[in-house]
Amino acid sequence: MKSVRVGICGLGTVGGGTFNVLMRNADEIARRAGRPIVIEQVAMRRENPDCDTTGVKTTNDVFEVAHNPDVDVLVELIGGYEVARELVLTAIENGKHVVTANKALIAVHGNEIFQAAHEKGVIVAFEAAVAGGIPVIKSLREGLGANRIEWLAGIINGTGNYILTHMRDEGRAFEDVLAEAQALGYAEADPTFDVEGIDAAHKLTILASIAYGVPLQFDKAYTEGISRITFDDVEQADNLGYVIKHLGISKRTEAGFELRVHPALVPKECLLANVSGVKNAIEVMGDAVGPTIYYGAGAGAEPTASAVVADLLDVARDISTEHRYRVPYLAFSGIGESDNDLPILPMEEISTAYYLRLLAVDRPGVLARVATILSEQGISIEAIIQKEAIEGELVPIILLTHRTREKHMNEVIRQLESLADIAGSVTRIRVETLDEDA
Ligand SMILES: NC(=O)C1=CN([C@@H]2O[C@H](COP(=O)(O)OP(=O)(O)OC[C@H]3O[C@@H](n4cnc5c(N)ncnc54)[C@H](O)[C@@H]3O)[C@@H](O)[C@H]2O)C=CC1
Ligand SMILES: N[C@@H](CC=O)C(=O)O
Ligand code: NA
Repeated sequence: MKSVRVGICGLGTVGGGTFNVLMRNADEIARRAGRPIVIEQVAMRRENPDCDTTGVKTTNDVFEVAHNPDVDVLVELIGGYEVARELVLTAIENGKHVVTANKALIAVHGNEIFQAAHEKGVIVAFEAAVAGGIPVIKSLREGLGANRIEWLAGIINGTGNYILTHMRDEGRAFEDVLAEAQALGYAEADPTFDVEGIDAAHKLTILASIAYGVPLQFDKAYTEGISRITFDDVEQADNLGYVIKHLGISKRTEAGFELRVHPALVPKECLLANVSGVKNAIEVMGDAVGPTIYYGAGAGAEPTASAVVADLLDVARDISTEHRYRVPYLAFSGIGESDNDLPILPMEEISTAYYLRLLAVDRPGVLARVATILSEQGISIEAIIQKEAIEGELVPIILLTHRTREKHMNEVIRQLESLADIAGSVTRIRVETLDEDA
């Protein structure tokens, strides 16, 4: 049986992991694929000390791989938007299949890439792009194919979860834990993508398209990171019975789809509250199957390589299947079309409960004024904690509200921040009781 010849572009964390897994498990992989999967060429800027490339054809020009007639599948692991886009489109133009771990590329340029691949009849596989080694794309696209997906929610950035876990468990500083996640190879080249929620929004965009059969719409995702979470918020959440997690949430409603990434208070007994460190987990609600959950390593060299190589196995098996009989790139057939033309909802229209932390001047009547502002917007309070005042200092007030529309909460915060009794800005963290919503 003819081998499948692979060209790896980028020999960093994921490229190095992919190289090593393909080499180490070559026999096992060949038996599973029904044919050998061999590394034909590697494009890299520098050697990876974890990889022995002796005897492998190398180049420092990734486009050489895209033009190499002996390469059947180009594996894009350089990251970033523009060069990766050009590289992938060149490979497709040359009739090569593509495997990528690049969620930024798929979320932003995916519609164009899938259209080009469709015209050429080639495969573009991207399991590693969402939640690293967890086979969530395959599960959602194929395993849950019978279902109308109602919602999905998850921890889909390993670096962010690693930071929140170590801040909470060890009281360590944000910057210190971030540096550790970078050293472990978890973070993006620009770690603001991790801590400001951009990476999670890329992944959520991809998941939502596969779940609902809508085009990729990264520009409509609401994105908020974890960089403003303080240790005090972590402690207060704990006192109230919650854990702060950075979530990606997408729900189907009658008016449209929610697509939002932000920190959230999650009840301690929820499965997602117990996902620690670099682990990711995604909960998916299907109308037939009910809730399902997918859990595992969301980042790191070999966990991510596991997904890249699984995609290569699919390519090896599907290469001889006629294009129209393959599983569609985003699960639904009809590239760039959707029979579900509901919009992505603006954030003002979403509905959830809230945690608020305000710093108040210790004066009589402050709490009453705060409560009036909330009640005027039709928002009821579930819990209130006022810490003891220390003479001359501001008093932190913590509030948990019942569910309301984001636009009403925006108005509350605007009014609270304009009160003379309230200092600085109000901290708002959304509260998500996912299992209850099910
Ligand atoms: N690190 C992780 O745990 C995960 C990363 N990813 C994605 O995988 C991709 C790669 O990420 P990492 O391996 O972490 O990054 P990395 O920075 O460790 O590796 C990228 C490698 O590509 C090389 N490179 C970049 N441009 C190049 C060019 N024009 N020519 C030749 N080599 C070039 C760099 O020198 C570097 O060695 C990204 O899209 C990332 O978002 C996805 C899942 C997990
Ligand atoms: N930087 C990402 C890598 C995997 O996608 C993360 O931390 O999750
Ligand atoms: Na995955």
